[in-house]
Formats: sequence, C-alpha cells, structure tokens
Amino acid sequence: MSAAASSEEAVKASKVLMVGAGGIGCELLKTLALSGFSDIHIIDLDTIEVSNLNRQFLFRQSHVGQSKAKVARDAVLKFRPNININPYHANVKDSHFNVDFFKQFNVVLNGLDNLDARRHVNRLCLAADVPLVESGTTGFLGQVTVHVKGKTECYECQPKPVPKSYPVCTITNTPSKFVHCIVWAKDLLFAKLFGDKKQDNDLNVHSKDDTSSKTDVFERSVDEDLEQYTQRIYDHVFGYNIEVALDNKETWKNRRKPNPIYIRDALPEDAVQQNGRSQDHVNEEQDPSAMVSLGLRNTQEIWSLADNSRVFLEALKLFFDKREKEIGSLIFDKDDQLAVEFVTAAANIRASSFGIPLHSLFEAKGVAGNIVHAVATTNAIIAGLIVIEAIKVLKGDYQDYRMTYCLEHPARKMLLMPVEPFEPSKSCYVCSETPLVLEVNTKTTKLREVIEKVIKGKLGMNLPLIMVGATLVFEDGEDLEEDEIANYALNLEKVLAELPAPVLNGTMVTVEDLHQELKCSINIKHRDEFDEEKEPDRMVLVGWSGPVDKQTTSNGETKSVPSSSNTEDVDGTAEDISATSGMKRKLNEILETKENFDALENLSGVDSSSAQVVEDDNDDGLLMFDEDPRQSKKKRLQ
Ligand SMILES: Nc1ncnc2c1ncn2[C@@H]1O[C@H](COP(=O)(O)OP(=O)(O)OP(=O)(O)O)[C@@H](O)[C@H]1O
Ligand SMILES: [Zn+2]
Repeated sequence: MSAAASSEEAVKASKVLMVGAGGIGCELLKTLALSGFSDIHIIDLDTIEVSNLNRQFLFRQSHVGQSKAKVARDAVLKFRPNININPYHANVKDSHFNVDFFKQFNVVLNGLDNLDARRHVNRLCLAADVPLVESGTTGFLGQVTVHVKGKTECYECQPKPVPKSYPVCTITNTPSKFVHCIVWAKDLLFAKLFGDKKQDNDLNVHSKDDTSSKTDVFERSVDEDLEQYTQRIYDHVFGYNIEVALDNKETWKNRRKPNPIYIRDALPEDAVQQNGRSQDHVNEEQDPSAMVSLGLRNTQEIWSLADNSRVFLEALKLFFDKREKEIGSLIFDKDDQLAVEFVTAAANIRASSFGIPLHSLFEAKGVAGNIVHAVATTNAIIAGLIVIEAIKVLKGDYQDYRMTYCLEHPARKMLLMPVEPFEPSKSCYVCSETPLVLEVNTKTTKLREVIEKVIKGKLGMNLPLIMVGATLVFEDGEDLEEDEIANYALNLEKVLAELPAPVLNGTMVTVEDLHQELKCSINIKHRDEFDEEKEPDRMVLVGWSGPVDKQTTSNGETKSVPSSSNTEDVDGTAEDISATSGMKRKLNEILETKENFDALENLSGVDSSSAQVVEDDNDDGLLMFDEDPRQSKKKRLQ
C-alpha cells in the first residue's frame, strides 16, 4: 500500500490475521472492528474457561467450553454485523497455516501467551514477508513491537530469556526468599511424595540413624496408620532435616540459622487429633480440599504456623485417603486445589523455619504457578497500541514505527515508553541466516540428543531436516517411506562422529524446517569436557543465547538479573524490554521504583536485590508520550 494512503483507506483495504483470542485478543478484535477493519481472520486453539471471563469480555458464562475464536467472532458481529470475521479453532503451528496461508494477509497481529507460538509466527511472517505486530502483557506491564522483514529486527533478533532456575543448594539448604520455599515444596517435596518415584529428586531420603539402609522415609509402609505417617513426614522434613542441616556449622557462619519445627511444637496434641474432624458435613462430591475440611475460607489471609501445619497434615491425608490412585504420577498443577493447599502449607512451614515472611494461599498459588494476575486495562491499552502500529504498517509509514512499552511509573507519571525499532540483527540466525556454533562431544553425543535439546528445544524447529554435506541424516514429517523412517531411527541412536556422514570438529551441519521455511547452518566444535553444573546438557550453542546475565554475589551464588529471567508462560513482557540491549540502562532507570521492581520480580520470580541498577548519568533520550500517542508528541525526560 502506498505511503500516501489515508489511514481509513489502508484499514478498509486490508486483510489481517490475529493470532490468539485471549486477554489481548478480545480487546484487539473489538478495537479492530471499531476502527474500521473489515476482513479479520482469527486463530486460537483454545476453548473458553471460567477463569477467562473476568477480562475476556467477549465471553460469557454460557460460552464456557466453546471455541474462543468462534465466540469472539459472534460477539463482535453483533455490533459490527457487516464485516468479515473468519475464525479458526486451531493451533497456529498446524501445517495448513503455511507460508502461502500467511501471504494472503497485509499484517499479522499476535496476542499470544507463549514463546514457542510467537517464534513460529515470526518465522512464517519472515518467510511470507508479512509484517508482524507482536505484543504481550503481564499485570501492569506490556509491550507492542513491530517486525518488518529487512526494516526492523525480527522477534528473535533479541535473545529470549531462558526459564528461571535456582541453584539446588539454595533450594535444599539455604532458602532466603519465599519463592525458594515454594520451589522446594513443589519441585522437591510434592514431587517426592506424589510424583514419579523414578525421577531424580534432591530431597534427602535416608534418616540419620538408618543411613546404611535403603528405606525411603517418604514411603508409607503397608500397616502404617495414616495419622502417624503424616506426622512422621512433618517431623522429618521440618524438624529432623533442619537439625541435620544445622550440623554443618560452616553454612550458618554468616547466615541466620533455621529453627527445626516438630509437630508437637506447632500444634497442641489434641489439635493434631482433632485435625480435619470439625467439618463432618463436607460434601463427598466436592474435590477433596484441606481448607474445606478445616473450615478455612479466605484464600487471601495468611495462615498462622498452626493453621499451615493443620493444612499440611490434612492435605497429605486427603491425598492418601481420596486420591491414592494418582500417587506416583502426580505433577504439580496450579489448578489442582489440594496440590496448591499442600504446597502453600509446606512452603509456609519452611518459610517459618527460615525466618521468611509467610504468604497467603492466593499469593503462594501465584508464585507456584508463575502467575501474574492479568490486568484488563493493560490488555486494552496494548490492543489499542497494536492497532496504531498496524495502521502505520499498512500505510508504510516505517519511519514512525515504534516499539512501545507500557510501564507503571508513579514518580514520573509515565505510562508509555515508545522507542524506535532496532535494525535487523546481523547475527540473528532467524532473519540473517548467520551460522551458529555448537560445542559438543561428537564422540559421545547422540544425534537424538542434538535434535531434542538443540534443534527442537533451542531453535524451536518442529519438523527438522538435517544435512551433513550432501547427506541427509535425519528428516521428520508425514510423507516418509518406511525404509527412510528405519534409517533415520538408526541414525538417531548414533553418536555424531559415527553418522553415515560423520559430524566432527569443524563439520558444518545444515538444519532446515520446511514448514517454517527456516534454514540455518551450525558449525560443530568438538569439546571433551563440560561443566556438569553450568552446562548440564553437555552442549553449548553459541550465537543462540539463553541470555542469562549473571553476576556473582558475595556468597558465591550465581543469580540472574531481571533482564534475563522469565518463565515460558509469562507473556514475554519485561524480559523483552530489557533484552533489548541498548535499552538496558534506561530500563533500569525506569525500574528504580519499588513497584516496578516488584512487578518484575513477580513476573519472573526473580531476585530483584541482585539486579544491577546502573546510575543513569547522561541524557539517554528516553521518550515519553504526553497524552495521545497518536500525536507522537515526544517529550524528553528530565
Ligand atoms: N499455538 C497457538 N495457536 C493458537 N492459539 C494459541 C496458541 N498458543 C496460545 N494461543 C492462544 O493465545 C491466547 C493467549 O491469551 P491469554 O494470554 O489471555 O491466555 P489465556 O489462556 O486466555 O488466559 P490464562 O492463561 O491467563 O488463563 C489464548 O487464548 C491461547 O489459546
Ligand atoms: Zn532476527
């Protein structure tokens, strides 16, 4: 479309694809329709859930269970009956949404909630040469970015953060934050008691006076009374284990010592006996809940140590009483009420032991499920900004493109921060086809590991094809012959150096995904040794980066700064902001206020105390919109 086209003409003549009809998507569809867009296609794989209704305002109670894309269309057609809205209840990664499908659109607008789908759409937009307006929100934070092939950076030019992980020793021995207690309760204790027994687990399993025996203290013996068992587990993990930890005097030299907690200290004897018996009228049909059987109602209140202890014992008992069949295969799920009750109580008792403030179930659930509560207004603002950028894209006003960050900054009264988009990164393997380097032990690493951990895991390819020179060593897809399948299956189990075309130090491997039309080269660098702690995959992909900015703190632990941390499910907000390298200092400055740090900390479960707040000593050209972003009235911050 020509640069001279009026906004109205550009909008009218356009055909747009919206991916995601959730929190942002509902707002976006409404705003598009009200702004004059009349040919809109929507892809969303999901159906409506009750928990969506508070902010996905196109949906009502009666729609629960129905396709989001279809219901969103019907809702908007009620007030804009003459426009064309085409819904697809499908995954955007399905093969029929190929490059040709994408080519029919003038612009693609993302309202997604995961990195994987975002990267996939980015690649298809690049391959189809269709501009992409990308977005994300997390609580009060949000951003809209524009990606136009050859003109701006692509979604993957800036490395995306890897999920946050914590050093094992902090979790098992020296927690200092509530999130450490949650990780312990969820990933260690819950997993140990109710999950797959074959999984490795760092929770110690032997008791002090029985170290030689292989008895697992977490196992309930056949004749063991349930009350006795729950109290034994309590005493073991909160009492005995802490005493064992205290024996290691070095650990506590410069730290506050934890207090062992035994059930007899936390609850009077008769309360233990009576636990869970007060509510005889508990409805048998309801899902078992320790809160219900104990008569606790308010999920936002912080329970005392005694109440947490009662919930712990009761939840453990209910798992054995009512859900015994699931024991051995349970995985923590934030929507499983009993699991959340158990994890909240366990985390709080541990927190109490380590002098860490306790939290309510509501808060604990947020931390455990990496939930940042969505704010409808942020979604609405972001949807508006998506439409503003989409119109610029349609008009070809590329000088005016802005990446806009929605931040809360009470001190400066700044809500929106627009910045000019960066140019495509020359080192981006997605849009610049720059080769990557893989350091790997070619004599011990199987092709299968490289495919799973690197090609699918890191590069996000779905159906990879792997060439070594002119030899095809692996291909994934539906139309393969039987002998090809058998041949590739054999190759998967071979180490790199023994493949039909050997992969050795200096070999160049070409990897291609035919669906995404993405091709990249990987230079292989043989390495014998890897650091088990830092490089557990025993492979290092250089050029692709899990951008963990690390800094070493005084106690030698490695912590991440907010710019680097995130979880897969979070909407890619703050990390996107700070991952934009040129903006890092500015972002730190913006985040000086407690609220914004808290927001980031919640967002990514990050330790804000380890953040590098860099003094801002010069005029950094931060821009702010005064009132109406459409007027692009820029103002320099003081
Ligand atoms: N691969 C995909 N293909 C199509 N739609 C997708 C894909 N991945 C995610 N989505 C959709 O993107 C939307 C994101 O919306 P949102 O972030 O509001 O999430 P939600 O699932 O509706 O809410 P919540 O996660 O908070 O319960 C969802 O409706 C989801 O179904
Ligand atoms: Zn790129």
